[in-house]
Amino acid sequence: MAESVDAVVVGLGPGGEAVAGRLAEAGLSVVGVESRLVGGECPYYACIPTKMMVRAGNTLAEAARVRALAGTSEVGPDFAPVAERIRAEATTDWDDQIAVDRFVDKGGRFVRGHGRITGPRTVRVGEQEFTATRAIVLNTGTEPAVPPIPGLAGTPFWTNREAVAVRRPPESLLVLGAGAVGLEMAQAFARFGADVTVVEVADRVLPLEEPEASRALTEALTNEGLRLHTGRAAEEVAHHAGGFTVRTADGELRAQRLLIATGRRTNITDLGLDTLGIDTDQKFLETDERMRVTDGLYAVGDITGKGAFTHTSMYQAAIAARDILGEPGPPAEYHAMPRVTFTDPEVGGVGLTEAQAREQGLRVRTATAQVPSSARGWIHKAGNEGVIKLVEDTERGVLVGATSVGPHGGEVLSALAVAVHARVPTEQLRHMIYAYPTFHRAIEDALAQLP
Ligand SMILES: Cc1cc2nc3c(=O)[nH]c(=O)nc-3n(C[C@H](O)[C@H](O)[C@H](O)COP(=O)(O)OP(=O)(O)OC[C@H]3O[C@@H](n4cnc5c(N)ncnc54)[C@H](O)[C@@H]3O)c2cc1C
Ligand SMILES: NC(=O)c1ccc[n+]([C@@H]2O[C@H](COP(=O)([O-])OP(=O)(O)OC[C@H]3O[C@@H](n4cnc5c(N)ncnc54)[C@H](O)[C@@H]3O)[C@@H](O)[C@H]2O)c1
Repeated sequence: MAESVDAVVVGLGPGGEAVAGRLAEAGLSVVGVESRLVGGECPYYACIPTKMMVRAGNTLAEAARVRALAGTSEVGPDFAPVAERIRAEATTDWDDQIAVDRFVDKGGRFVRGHGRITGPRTVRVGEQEFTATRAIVLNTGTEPAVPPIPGLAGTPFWTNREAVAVRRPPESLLVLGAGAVGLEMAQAFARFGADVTVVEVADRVLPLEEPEASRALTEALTNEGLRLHTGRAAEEVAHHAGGFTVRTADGELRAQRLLIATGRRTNITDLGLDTLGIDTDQKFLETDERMRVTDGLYAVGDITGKGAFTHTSMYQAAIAARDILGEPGPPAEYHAMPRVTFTDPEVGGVGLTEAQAREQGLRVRTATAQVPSSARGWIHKAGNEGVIKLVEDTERGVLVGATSVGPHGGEVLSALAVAVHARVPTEQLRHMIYAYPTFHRAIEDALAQLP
């Protein structure tokens, strides 16, 4: 017989863990179900370990810039401290006991296993069945999407999950996919000495961001020695003693290791959603502005298709928890979704790109400012690549999107994110004071270009 509880949270990624913990702290009886590791992809395989790799690689690159600015430097890369940090500090050797205890200490009940919906308010995990009187919350996230390239299946390719666990960098690496996963890892491994080639099917790297961002990043990565093959599809993969061979229309590429970074597949097919009459062939679950899929069923995180980022998952978790607890608060809004690709230079974006704004039928004008020609960019010199781009809706006189590529581009983005989020009139932005000489002062340079 099913056991009655207030709420069941299936999948404890960043958002699921947050909702489950919040509901438990509020005194509800909450069952949190997780098949792998509490905390999800972000702390064990994604954001945190990759940013540790990026941080370490950036220190190497910065040390090498001493030569252009301050004398001589000799830097010997060693991946061992990174691998150790990922084990000891980020993932506790891929053990989630600390996270489980954190949830249980809040009053939650943890069940390890695969959760599956069996009816309007019931969830089964192995032999146990729970009736959720107030809410079922889904936060089941994604898996790496592996493309059906002939010869690939069954070879020892890496996805992000294997790549963050390596003890030493590969001698050479082929990366399929030049999105955030592919480029962050490509650059980090290259800085530790790997000979890196990236193959991207679209005609530019980071194809979802502004073309100006792709150009700046292409220049920076190419200058570092990465080979970027855009507009190329991998037609066949072969694995042999020396590594991998990938055939493209222009010839063969070889490397010791192959990283598949071609996007993600949402975990919604095996959740029993068909028992509720929900189509499980769709890629994402449709939610309302309170994160409800249907009465009593909520979804948060990557499965909602609103931006596959930890901050999206956490933002939605707070909204779902408020709704379940009957607390007031604003509905979900996505017009100012921020995102940062942690390459060097960092690529920050918020809201719409120019192309997206035009597709929506907005009357748009844009402006750009080059970071190297700003005062701070010029002073910074080595490693100063970057660009600011603004996308203005001319009818409303507000920014609907912006991009900030450059040193600390993700931090510079914050000013632009406030502008897009709060719909600050462009005229007001034009007349505020920008501290001299900061990187964010290039925003003022771009504003001056808006006719
Ligand atoms: C390499 C990489 C780097 C990234 N870097 C960043 C970054 O810097 N910043 C950023 O904001 N985002 C980053 N992301 C994205 C980020 O990891 C995700 O957006 C984030 O983890 C939020 O995902 P989620 O909440 O949907 O759930 P996930 O983190 O995907 O977790 C879902 C959990 O549900 C569990 N689960 C699935 N099905 C079931 C089931 N039926 N029963 C029980 N449990 C189940 C899974 O085991 C998993 O633990 C990165 C992603 C990758 C791959
Ligand atoms: N810093 C961050 O916030 C961060 C970092 C990593 C990942 N993420 C998120 O995780 C998600 C997954 O990232 P991702 O980079 O794997 O996915 P993505 O969808 O952003 O990029 C995948 C890239 O692979 C290309 N591609 C697809 N099939 C291909 C093929 N067969 N051959 C060559 N190229 C191919 C696509 O054109 C695309 O450019 C994204 O939504 C991203 O936002 C965020």
